[in-house]
Amino acid sequence: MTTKTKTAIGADDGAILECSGVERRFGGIVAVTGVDLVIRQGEIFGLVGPNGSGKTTLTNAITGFYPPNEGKVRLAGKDITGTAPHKVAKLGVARTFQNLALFNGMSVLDNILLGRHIHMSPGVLRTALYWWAAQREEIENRKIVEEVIEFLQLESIRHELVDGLPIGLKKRVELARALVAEPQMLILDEPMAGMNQEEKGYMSRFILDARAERGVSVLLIEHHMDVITGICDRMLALNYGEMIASGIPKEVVKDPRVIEAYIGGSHD
Ligand SMILES: Nc1ncnc2c1ncn2[C@@H]1O[C@H](COP(=O)(O)OP(=O)(O)OP(=O)(O)O)[C@@H](O)[C@H]1O
Repeated sequence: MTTKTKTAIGADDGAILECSGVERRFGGIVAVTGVDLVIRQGEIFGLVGPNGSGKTTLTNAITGFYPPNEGKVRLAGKDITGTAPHKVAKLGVARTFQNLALFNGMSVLDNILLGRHIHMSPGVLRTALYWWAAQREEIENRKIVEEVIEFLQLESIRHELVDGLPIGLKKRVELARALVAEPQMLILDEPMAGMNQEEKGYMSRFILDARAERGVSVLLIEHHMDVITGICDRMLALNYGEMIASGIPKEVVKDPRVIEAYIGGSHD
């Protein structure tokens, strides 16, 4: 397991994710245009903007769900523009979704185990021919899952169905599922939506610890500005699909264009 400390603003620590001139259109709608961003190794990078400003579209362009119509996306220097989502996942990008994407009817443990699927070999043939290799792989998968369960303090609910869990715990299970993939880059789409102040505090701590103890870099979409200023190194604000401000959170949140965009509210 790697350990990283907080990356200083302006340090030339190497980019993990770079977007240049990214544009994505849906018919006549320009959902995102002209987005340039660099996320450095070990950074927690905030992405904000009112509803409909293009935040999810940008993450979908990065992860290949909706490839960009223009521009480039690079992961650790490698051009991944238009790469299929499962390949982007294999290259080390994991994400959680704005609307929870857990499987009801399954336990916490099984939902988390699913996050390992990108590291699993096609099973049956391998099991038949190389049972020892399959067994070793299974032990390794379990070990990583157990580590993450302990890290996110999910031990006491591991066998519960996810269906009845409160939102705060569901979001934590989703984070666990993303972390067991052992990503380099973690994209979190509103991980604190619907949480109270205490739950937000816990989730913020887990994100900081994931960076410190598991070495991930984070792109964090969040509406709670106290969270953005509290844990992000740098941030970007979008409005109507365009960049309106970027830089150090305490400064960006005071930018009149950002305040105006939020007062202007939803564009849906
Ligand atoms: N699949 C799609 N088809 C058509 N239009 C889309 C699609 N996805 C997004 N859009 C449009 O693109 C624009 C940006 O939407 P997007 O969901 O990226 O914004 P957002 O900032 O993530 O909003 P929210 O905070 O509500 O999640 C909106 O006008 C939206 O209606």
